[in-house]
Amino acid sequence: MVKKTVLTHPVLSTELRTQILGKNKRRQVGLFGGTFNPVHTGHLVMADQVGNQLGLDKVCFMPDATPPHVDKKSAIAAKYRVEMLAAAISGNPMFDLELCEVERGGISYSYDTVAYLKHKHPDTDYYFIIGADMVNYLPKWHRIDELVKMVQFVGVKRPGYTPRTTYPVLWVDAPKLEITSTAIRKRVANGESIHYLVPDAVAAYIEKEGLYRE
Ligand SMILES: Nc1ncnc2c1ncn2[C@@H]1O[C@H](COP(=O)(O)OP(=O)(O)OP(=O)(O)O)[C@@H](O)[C@H]1O
Ligand SMILES: O=C(O)c1ccc[n+]([C@@H]2O[C@H](COP(=O)([O-])O)[C@@H](O)[C@H]2O)c1
Repeated sequence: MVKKTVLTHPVLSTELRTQILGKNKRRQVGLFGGTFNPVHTGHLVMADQVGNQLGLDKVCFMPDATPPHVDKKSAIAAKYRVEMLAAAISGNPMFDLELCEVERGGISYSYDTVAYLKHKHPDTDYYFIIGADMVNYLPKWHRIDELVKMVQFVGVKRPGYTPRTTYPVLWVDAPKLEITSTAIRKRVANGESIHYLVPDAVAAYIEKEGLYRE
């Protein structure tokens, strides 16, 4: 007589197993906060390097409303900065926009933003991408001791800044590009070329809207 085997734990097909495991996998998302006045090639290269080297699902460029530094309050309206970002990231499927700070308005404290995003997306781990200048400034960030427990900070070296920190920063090696938004704005005001320092679509947008002429 053949004994009947009762399967108390049904065996999953490979396809189903992948589907279920895939669904349970936590999303790994890079948050790249900045004023982006305007976004430049330095930003795009560092975001791409971080995303690829850490194997992130997405890197979200997140323009701020009012940056927490006093000296950066004169940035152009968010509408322009967002439109330039949208033009710059189109074509890279890993890149996305996170607009919660410009929608919220007021001073864009990262603690508030990360608390909001973690509540909205409990299945996601966040990696907050910053340049070396910002790494050195971390002790002055709002509620930083709580924030470092909520995200993994990812640092990218930047010409002119020697990183010094006691906070747990994960360093990613990317080509060091001596490009700043300040220099882009100055070049436009002086009538100098910004070709290759920003994507073509961003240069065309700056020209069309007459931004940064003075
Ligand atoms: N060339 C660069 N290399 C590494 N990090 C950079 C570079 N440019 C900007 N960052 C980092 O990107 C983030 C957003 O930068 P932000 O939008 O303020 O650009 P910026 O070039 O520093 O602007 P500005 O010249 O107006 O101060 C910050 O964490 C900053 O440290
Ligand atoms: O939360 C803070 O206190 C804080 C202080 C300085 C900078 N940040 C964030 O760091 C990111 C880069 O800042 P910035 O001024 O270089 O564009 C941007 O998302 C800011 O909101 C945040």
